[in-house]
Amino acid sequence: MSKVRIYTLAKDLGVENAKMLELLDGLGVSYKSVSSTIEEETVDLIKEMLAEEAAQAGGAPAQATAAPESDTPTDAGSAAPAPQADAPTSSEEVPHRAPVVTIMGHVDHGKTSLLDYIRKTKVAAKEAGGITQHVGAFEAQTSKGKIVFIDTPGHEAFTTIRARGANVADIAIIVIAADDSLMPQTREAIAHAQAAKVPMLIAINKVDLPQADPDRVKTDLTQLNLVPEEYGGDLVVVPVSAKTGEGVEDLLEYISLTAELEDLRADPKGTFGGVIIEGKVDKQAGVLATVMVQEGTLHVSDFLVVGENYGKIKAMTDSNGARIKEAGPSTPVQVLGFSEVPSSGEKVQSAKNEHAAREIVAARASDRRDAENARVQRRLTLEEMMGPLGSVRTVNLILRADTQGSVEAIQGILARKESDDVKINVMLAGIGAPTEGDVLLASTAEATILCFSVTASGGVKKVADGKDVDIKSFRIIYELIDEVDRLIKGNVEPVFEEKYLGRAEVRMLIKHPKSGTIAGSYVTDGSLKRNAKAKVTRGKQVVYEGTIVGLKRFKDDVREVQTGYECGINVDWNDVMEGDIIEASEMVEVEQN
Ligand SMILES: Nc1nc2c(ncn2[C@@H]2O[C@H](COP(=O)(O)OP(=O)(O)OP(=O)(O)O)[C@@H](O)[C@H]2O)c(=O)[nH]1
Repeated sequence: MSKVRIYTLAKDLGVENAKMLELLDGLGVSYKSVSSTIEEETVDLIKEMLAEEAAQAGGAPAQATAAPESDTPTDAGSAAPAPQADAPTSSEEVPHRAPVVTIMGHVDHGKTSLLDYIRKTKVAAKEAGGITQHVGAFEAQTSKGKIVFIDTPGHEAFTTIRARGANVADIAIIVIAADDSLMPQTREAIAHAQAAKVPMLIAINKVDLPQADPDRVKTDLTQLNLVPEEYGGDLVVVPVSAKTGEGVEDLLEYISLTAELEDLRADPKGTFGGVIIEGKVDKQAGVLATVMVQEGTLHVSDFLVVGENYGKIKAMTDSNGARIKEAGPSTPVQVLGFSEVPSSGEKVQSAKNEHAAREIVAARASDRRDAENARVQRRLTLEEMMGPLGSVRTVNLILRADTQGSVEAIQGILARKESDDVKINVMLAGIGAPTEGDVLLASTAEATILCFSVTASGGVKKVADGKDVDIKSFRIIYELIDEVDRLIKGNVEPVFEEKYLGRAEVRMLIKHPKSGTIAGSYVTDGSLKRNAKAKVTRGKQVVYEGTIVGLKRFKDDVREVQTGYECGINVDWNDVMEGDIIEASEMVEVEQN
């Protein structure tokens, strides 16, 4: 019996992949991803279900109700969504947008070549006379619609953007050369994509080379707990050659499939929001900034605010260099009009007019000053330091060591330190000194960088200081592990236990005009302390629970009174009676292993 891939079937039947997965879920069929295969029997069942659904919806066959395949996802807005059996929710009415993809990987594995190949084959030729400029992103047209590529390859760009709190990429392509397999920067790139929770596709590049060994790459990936689909996992791995173009079409297809599953949507009619991809000064034109439109639509003459600067768009070009008047979601545009060069990753918003733009800038400047003052004065709360109470906490670490052996040894020990309350997340384990990229990753993920037998350069330390990131270096593994213990301890919710202190018998009552009733007592056991918890019992019954707010020996305030002494106790309760027993206790933190 022949098997069919889920996405092929979805395509043939003219339904969305997400819908197909929903149907499979309904049937209880297990799959890893849309590229998993299903049995012919299941295919028949799916067809029946779709036919039934279509009949209920008004008699039209399934194919007829689905959106035509040639519809580009970004065309949305021009046509009403295809009629479906179930009523569309408001989120379904927000149109789809094109995915924004970033390409990362080790040096020389072919990131630039792959981008160049895609640009050459998928970007419409420039109008004569124009010079294609580097703007940091470009749009590729594929049979499945538009895909936007960030064309500054490498995780530095990716993390710089993330470090400013923006997330511009929807999908990360990790390029791995088939003749070189996993290298330190490949691991870093994977860690960055994972930290950003961005879906990841693997492109095994240079498969045209005679020494290419894609199987080795796949096996090596499994050691990072990334299991390719053909090994039963859910990692999409596509063999490609940036030189011959082999597999590039498949890669684009997988990008579209992933985007479809991510259900990326943005409202072109909504409030504008975007992110700076890059900014530069052009000798002739002035300040140029590439803005990725994420929400809403940008128009020439709009006022934009970035950080504490604003500008009016004088001119706008698309990534192909053509002048445009407006740009919707997932469109990278080069904007002329800022007076200062914005930095990549900065968020952009629009303002109604110049006055409104100035007001936003003024409010931001004042917020920043307040925050700066507050930082000096304010102490962090327990919750701010340790995260919300009552949940499993994660200690994020970036590990740097001199050899692979040390990295593995340390990871082995750390794995045994995890408990039900604390998870240790080694975001990145690499050989060699920590890099600026590590610091950016640590700052966004609130991780500590631990180094074994390597130290950070002065430059990296400076960046770390500026971002409040701790880099700690050790020469002895167990000192590093002790540090991890300290981090874990700092992360464990403290457990308090009530500790009995002592008791006293109330022998006479003194009415004090200001303090109320004072219990003249005799300490019969242990000791009583000011501010301790107090429990008053009468016979066998507890009649009051509170705090010892005052403790006196004759006329003097004291902190503590021992067994065999008389004292005046104020429990801030006027109904205490002769013969009552006041028991004192305090809460102490219990040491945890
Ligand atoms: N045979 C073959 N060579 C390739 C392929 N892709 C890239 N190369 C070559 O590999 C080398 C590195 O490619 P780049 O595209 O510069 O690699 P990169 O990852 O962008 O490198 P950096 O920008 O330095 O990080 C170049 O000499 C390319 O010609 C491929 O698919 N096949």
